[in-house]
This record gives sequence, C-alpha cells and structure tokens, in this order.
Amino acid sequence: MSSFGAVIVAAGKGSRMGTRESKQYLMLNEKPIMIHTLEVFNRLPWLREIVLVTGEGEVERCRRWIQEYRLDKVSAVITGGSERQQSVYQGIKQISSDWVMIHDGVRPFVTSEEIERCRDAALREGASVLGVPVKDTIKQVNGQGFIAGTPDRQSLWAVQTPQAFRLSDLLQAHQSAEQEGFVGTDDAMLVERMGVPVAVVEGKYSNIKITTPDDLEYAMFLQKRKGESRE
Ligand SMILES: Nc1ccn([C@@H]2O[C@H](COP(=O)(O)OP(=O)(O)OP(=O)(O)O)[C@@H](O)[C@H]2O)c(=O)n1
Ligand SMILES: C[C@](O)(CO)[C@H](O)COP(=O)(O)O
Repeated sequence: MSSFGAVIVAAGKGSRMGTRESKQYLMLNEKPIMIHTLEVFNRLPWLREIVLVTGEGEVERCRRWIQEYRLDKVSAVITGGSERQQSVYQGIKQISSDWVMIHDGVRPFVTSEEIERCRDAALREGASVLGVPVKDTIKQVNGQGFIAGTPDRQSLWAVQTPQAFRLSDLLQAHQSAEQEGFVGTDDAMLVERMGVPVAVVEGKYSNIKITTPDDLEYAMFLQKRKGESRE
C-alpha cells in the first residue's frame, strides 16, 4: 500500500480558550491534550511517520513528552508559523511518505476507524476530509447583523480533520497559496482551488476541535466515556 505520514499541528496560541497556557498543552485527565491526539495516530500500524508542529520555545518540552509517552512514530518536532497554514506547510516539508494526513492537535477524540476511512477515501478518490452534516440552519449575515441568505442545509457539512492528500498535491497547493498570498482556513481549500476533487467522509460529531472553554467540559465528558469504553 502507498506510504502515509501525518502532520499534527499544535503551534497555535489558543486565544479563544483564554488560558495562559495554549490549549494544546492543557492537561486532560493528567495528560496534555496534544499527547492524547498523538497517541491515537501513534497506534496506527500502517502510519509511517508523524511530524509534530508546535509553538516557539516548546520543542524541548514536546520532545520530553514524546519520550515519556513512547510516541515512536514521531520523526520530527518543529516550530510552526503565525498562521495554521504556515504551520502545516512547515510540517509537510518534513514528510517523506507518498500521502499525508493533516490533523489538528486539539482534536483528540478522532478514532482509528474514522482515520482509516479517511485514508481509504483518499487512496480511492485522490483527496479526502472528515466531516459531519450540519444540524443547525446556517445563515449568511451581513455587516449590519441581518440575514443576507440561507444556504440549503442539505449541502452543508462541518468539515473536520484529518484531511488526507497526495503529498505532491499538497506541497504544490501550499506553494501556490504562498506565492499568491492566499490564506485558507483548512488545507482542502488550497487543494480545491487547484482543481483537485476532495471527497467528504462522514465522521462523528464527537471529533470536536477543542477551541473555547465550554469545549473543555465536553472534552472531559468524552475522555471519561472513552476511558469507560476501554474497561
Ligand atoms: N499558527 C497556528 C495556528 C493553529 N495551529 C493549530 O491548528 C489547530 C487548529 O487551530 P485553532 O483551533 O484555531 O487553534 P488556535 O489558532 O491556537 O486557536 P485560536 O484561533 O483561538 O487562537 C490547533 O491544533 C492549533 O494548535 C497551528 O499549528 N499553528
Ligand atoms: C482545519 C479545521 O479544523 C477544519 O474545521 C478548521 O478550519 C481550523 O480552523 P481554526 O480557526 O484554525 O481552528
């Protein structure tokens, strides 16, 4: 099978969390959130390498955690950039596999089953992302705070990570975006604009991105449930 690597991005400031410590380093059940995430990927037998992208001044601490938790697939720990896109680009330059998965370090509840469905869809279709159909009605709102439009909910999905691509496609997409000054909010945007079809794979609503304080409470519930399901 083609070789797969993963880039776990954990170099953000976590401003929406409002904590002194960036959220990816916060303890969840006595273990840093990003370590929970790395452990999920490190358990995948078919994954060839993991590149961790972390914050300025955090490389040594992360390297100690990697040793402590025996994350033997981590091949490099590097610092990211001021934008998530820059962190991803730095990370994929360290990957030597044919395919790469990009995953947020603050999405610790993704399962190996979801990751493998994302992998298989990428191998089949060329690129793939995990996502879930939105449950709320989504509105476009204008600058005056009034509804400007209501997209058809049937076509709306909340897209998550991992997002999987051919390494060559993603490198080219990031290079083009950097040259053209284009900044997207996910990697699929950069590949879409290159005309590469991206398949959406239905994941789980529990694959949350820990972003604001209320997410932490839900994360503690999910972690407890995860622990209980192992007993
Ligand atoms: N310059 C950045 C920004 C974000 N990320 C990572 O990308 C993931 C998703 O980003 P987000 O949830 O927005 O994290 P932050 O940017 O830290 O959050 P905020 O926008 O609240 O500051 C996180 O794992 C974050 O650490 C990153 O590696 N480099
Ligand atoms: C990549 C992502 O997680 C997909 O939903 C999301 O776009 C990241 O956005 P953020 O503002 O960088 O958290």
